[in-house]
Amino acid sequence: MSLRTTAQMPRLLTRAEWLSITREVLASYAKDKRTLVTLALSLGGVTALALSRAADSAARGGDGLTDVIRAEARAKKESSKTANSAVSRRSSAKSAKSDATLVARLRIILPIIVPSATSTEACLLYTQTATLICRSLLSLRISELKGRGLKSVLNRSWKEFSTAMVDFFFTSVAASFVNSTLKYLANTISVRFRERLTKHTHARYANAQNLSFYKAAVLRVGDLDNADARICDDLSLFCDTASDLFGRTFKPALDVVLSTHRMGQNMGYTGLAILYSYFALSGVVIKAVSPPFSKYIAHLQKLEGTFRRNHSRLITHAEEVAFLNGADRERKILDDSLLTVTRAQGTYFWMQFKQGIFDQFVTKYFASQVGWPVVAVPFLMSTSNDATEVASKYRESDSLITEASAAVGDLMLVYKKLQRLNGYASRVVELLEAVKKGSDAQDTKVPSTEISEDGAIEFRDLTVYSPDRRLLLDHLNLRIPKGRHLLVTGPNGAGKTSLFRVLRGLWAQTDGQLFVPKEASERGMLYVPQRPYLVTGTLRDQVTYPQHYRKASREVDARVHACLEKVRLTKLCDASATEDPFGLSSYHHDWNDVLSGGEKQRVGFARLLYHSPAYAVLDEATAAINPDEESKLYEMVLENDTTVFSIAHRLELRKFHKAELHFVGDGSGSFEIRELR
Ligand SMILES: Nc1ncnc2c1ncn2[C@@H]1O[C@H](COP(=O)(O)OP(=O)(O)OP(=O)(O)O)[C@@H](O)[C@H]1O
Repeated sequence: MSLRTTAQMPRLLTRAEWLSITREVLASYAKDKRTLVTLALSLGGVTALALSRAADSAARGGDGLTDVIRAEARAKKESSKTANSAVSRRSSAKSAKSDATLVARLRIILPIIVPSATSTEACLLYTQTATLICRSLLSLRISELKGRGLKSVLNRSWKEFSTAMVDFFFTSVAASFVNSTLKYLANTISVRFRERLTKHTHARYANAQNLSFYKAAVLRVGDLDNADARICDDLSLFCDTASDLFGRTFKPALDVVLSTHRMGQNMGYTGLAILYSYFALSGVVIKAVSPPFSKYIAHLQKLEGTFRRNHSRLITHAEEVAFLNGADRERKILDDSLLTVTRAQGTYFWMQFKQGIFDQFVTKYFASQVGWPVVAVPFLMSTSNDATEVASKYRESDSLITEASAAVGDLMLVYKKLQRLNGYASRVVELLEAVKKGSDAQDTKVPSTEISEDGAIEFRDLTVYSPDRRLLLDHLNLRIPKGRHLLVTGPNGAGKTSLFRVLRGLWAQTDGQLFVPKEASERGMLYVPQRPYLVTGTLRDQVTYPQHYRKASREVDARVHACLEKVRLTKLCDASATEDPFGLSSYHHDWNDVLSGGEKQRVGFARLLYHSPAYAVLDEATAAINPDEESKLYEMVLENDTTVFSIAHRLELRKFHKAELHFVGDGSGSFEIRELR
């Protein structure tokens, strides 16, 4: 019987019939309470989120631009992740050793990212759960509709077919909304997690009290490598993976439960038990034969780090390399490290390819092959006379088993994602622990620092060691009352700067006592190095650092300008804008690129004059300035009532000092103290 002969085209449905079908479908939705409630919950959650975002943006006076930038950055990151999908950027060889370590790590991280059951992050997770349930219910409905569609065709009923079509349309609209919502929620949760975790880390890392950033970078406390990459990349990758993992585990698990229940109603549970036993067995096999990917990822990351470091070295030393005509040599270094990375990537992807064939076959295609008879046999053995009903149920069960198999396959591959999450978690926990070690190191600080009664700085029996325990200074006893300017001299590496590291509390490996006057604590002590630190920002920021003015008053600008005038740097002011009469708002991302060595040192002196501290350490601070100018700068600083400690090799500076501390530098910590006229 050909289709053409059977197709006795019945009359098309009337408008009234279409309307009645639509009404029926909507009414059936109203009856499906579970879908409705979860849909309402996720809708409510997303609306609340949208409202809170709008309120947040309004409170910050934002125009949404920040959000757009964030979203763009995120999209960029995602696309690069897709290109490099398998390469987890920051995994560790130690990661994923056992589930117990992951649990222990999560117990440290989770309270930070989800601080309470009523926090925004917790509410987002509730909304995500409701939306995931909703998505699973919709999947069930779609499978059922496929069965009904087939039944209507076999019955040759236009009405039933049209009803199924209309129902499918509404279900698709709901599913599209829910799918998009899930993606949006996962991204939002990741952003929130990242904000929490990074702020938590910043608060401990860039902390004025414990100076963890210094201890981590310079003293290697906590053995923290690449803190910047860990904070910028690893935290974000952990959050991405964590937010993604919840959805990827919860939904398939729910899909399996719901589909199994429905299939059980259609065809009994025996076949399903066989199918799930197959899945359990293949899960064990996959886990056993899978190579230790986390080890390879860790190796790759190390190579990536070297490649990146070579590039940043070239940026930092661009001028030196250009002067030395070293471009060819640098290109060779860059190409070599690139090659090492790409070769390792090639090997990694080849291994992934081989494992992928096995994973795909076991979890997808062979699983379908096992699933096929599991679905077919109960219907083949069916004694029902209603062929239409059997076909409809078979179609529904087939669709359900496809869903369930995909879900089980997803669940079986979750261990890989857990491995990756564990890798990131280990990096995050290492970071948090290193930062904590940095702050704890402060508590063991020796010598004790006390407030001096008579306003003098005093080193009493002070012994200084370098971090690698070399003796630099042995039992120094020295009082520096106000106005007793001290010149510190000695050979390279003798420990001159180290004395002031101890005074500032940066180094703790010492014995003895330090007395610091209250005035020094209040008015502060300013360190002016040979290459002063220049911050990203305006010219004003360079002088007022670490103070920052979003909108500086006229008085502040006048003071900054006067300081620049004293150090003869007003040529840097750009007074073309009427709202900035002193011309201090010119902005550079990196002032190091636009100032000469001598100009940088002048900026250091402008800063010193601006802050006018009680004490200042000038560490070769005038090495790039000619002697005449140097004298003028020193005179201005001394007129400002600042007591200076100068570390210098130039003996012309002696005339500005009252005493000289000379480091012998013979490795025994010897020194001499001389009075200067
Ligand atoms: N973070 C560190 N870790 C290990 N050793 C360090 C560290 N910082 C400095 N040192 C060592 O401590 C010793 C003293 O260094 P310091 O900077 O005080 O020398 P200096 O007398 O100021 O030298 P220069 O005149 O060359 O500036 C040096 O041998 C140096 O190698």
